Amino acid sequence: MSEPIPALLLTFTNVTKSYSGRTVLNIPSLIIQPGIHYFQGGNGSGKTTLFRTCAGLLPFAGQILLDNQYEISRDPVAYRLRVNYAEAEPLYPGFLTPRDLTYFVGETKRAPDGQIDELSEVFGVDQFWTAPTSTFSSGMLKKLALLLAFLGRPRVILLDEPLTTLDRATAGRLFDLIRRYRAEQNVTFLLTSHQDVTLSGLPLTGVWQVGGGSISAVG
Ligand SMILES: Nc1ncnc2c1ncn2[C@@H]1O[C@H](COP(=O)(O)OP(=O)(O)OP(=O)(O)O)[C@@H](O)[C@H]1O
Repeated sequence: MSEPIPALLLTFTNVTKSYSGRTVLNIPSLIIQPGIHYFQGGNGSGKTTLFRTCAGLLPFAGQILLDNQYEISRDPVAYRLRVNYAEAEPLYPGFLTPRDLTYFVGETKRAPDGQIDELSEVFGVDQFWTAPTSTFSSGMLKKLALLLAFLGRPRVILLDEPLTTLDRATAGRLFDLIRRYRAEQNVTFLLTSHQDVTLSGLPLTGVWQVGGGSISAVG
């Protein structure tokens, strides 16, 4: 009996992204299947640009389609409800607290009952729940950004440098959570890291090299 063909998840067609006329990404065709994908590349190779484009935060040319159905510019709300993103270097208005941000994002992402309490404990954000983010260390900001990226019922979570500044215990809990959301909720993860994620024990579906504007499969 032949193997079932996995569902298409994200399809990029003729995607180009330029800053002031300088092309940083040029992706004629790329298909990301469900799973956990690791994007490698040197400084300035285009990983953050790829993730921000995929998250719908940057204008670009071409088409990115989710589940053969949702296109960023045609279905902005439906697409953004399903694609979550944690910035490499998160910054928030300094007067806001994790409680403010989490309830706001949780409402827009339609977080199920109990999810906010659970995630705030997993990431230890409950320990500085009502403190203004202006007082946070970079690791505390990172924990908050990761919490926000798991809210709702996403199909895809993009994590840009999730390990930077994260303490070792929280990194372990993050990997456990990734495994659980993958297994129980069929969430697909796209990760970047300058640390070697292949050593994390995560079951990687794909490893990709970003460089020279293009993206190629490794191995
Ligand atoms: N807002 C911007 N305006 C102009 N150029 C930009 C902008 N953001 C990024 N770039 C350029 O785009 C290229 C890719 O940057 P990007 O941040 O995507 O790389 P990266 O792979 O995430 O790098 P790093 O590993 O250092 O975080 C770089 O040459 C950078 O200078």
